[in-house]
Amino acid sequence: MATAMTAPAAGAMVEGRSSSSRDDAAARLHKDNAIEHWAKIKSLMDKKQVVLFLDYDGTLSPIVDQPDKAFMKEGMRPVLAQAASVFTTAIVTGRSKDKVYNFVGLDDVFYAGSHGLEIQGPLDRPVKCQMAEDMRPMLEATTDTLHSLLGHIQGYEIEDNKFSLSVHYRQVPSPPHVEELHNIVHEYVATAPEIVVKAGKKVLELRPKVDWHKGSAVNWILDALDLGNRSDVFPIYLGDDITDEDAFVAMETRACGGMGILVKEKFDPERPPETNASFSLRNPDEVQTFLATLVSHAGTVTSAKAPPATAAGDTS
Ligand SMILES: O=P(O)(O)OC[C@H]1O[C@H](O[C@H]2O[C@H](CO)[C@@H](O)[C@H](O)[C@H]2O)[C@H](O)[C@@H](O)[C@@H]1O
Repeated sequence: MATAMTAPAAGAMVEGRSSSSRDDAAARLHKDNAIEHWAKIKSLMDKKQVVLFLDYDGTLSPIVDQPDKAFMKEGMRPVLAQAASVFTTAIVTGRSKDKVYNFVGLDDVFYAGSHGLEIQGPLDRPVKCQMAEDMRPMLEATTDTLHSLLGHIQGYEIEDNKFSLSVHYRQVPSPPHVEELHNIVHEYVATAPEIVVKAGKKVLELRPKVDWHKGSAVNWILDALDLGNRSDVFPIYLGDDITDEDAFVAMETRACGGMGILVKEKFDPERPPETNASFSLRNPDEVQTFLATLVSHAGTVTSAKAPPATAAGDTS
């Protein structure tokens, strides 16, 4: 195995950035807080039909060391349930759709799992989208290979998200091992034309090389509901991670308006110092407050949920 760096490792990036470039990066990431600038947001969505898109980890649930313990805090689910009762709501996540359903536990929302590669509508809008069905054997083989390559690294974890894989290193205690993990995974992906890798929060996200991402999933859901080209529809996407940037772009490039909100607590040296979001929130607690505020103003926007979809968006 060659030892050349194929990707910046976490430790190297922290060390390589001076405090002033850190300040620059933080400044570039700065966006107005969505609670403090509520009046502005209210005017943007005035009389429009809000459609809510929510990332899960770091947005609805706090980031924790163990991925299978990433529960929402008490209080988030009832607010989310209220939001879903007045706004068409979708969870868009790197987790598998079934896993995130187990965390969220609501039946009247859309679930877009594996970075949007698998979408399932709620019971009254039973649309489905499956972008990577035949990729499962390839991902299983990739998991086996990566385990054999990474086995000596203490604390790594490969999470099976059905149509994507998450190689976690939050619990790898040694920075040289983190760097080695980055190198091994990037070198492997360089030999696997059917896979792409993206960095997340102490995780490398591997997914099939399909021209599809969270932004595509958001657009697919809007189109499946016949809401894609309507000027009276205002989608809002809340997310904290690099993979959410594709969805922020989808909001920004929408001719009829839309808004991305970046959830970020503090400067993260592993994150690119740019975002396509328009506003920010500090953490899931603020997300909960924002959702509650949105619900309490539901009367001032056209809050009626979209009518059940016909078979139009059903690709199953
Ligand atoms: O798209 P998301 O819903 O944000 O999912 C992205 C990944 O989130 C999870 O990993 C992150 O959260 C974990 C729990 O807090 C944390 O331990 C990890 O370090 C984070 O990267 C999830 O485990 C992954 O499968 C998702 O792809």
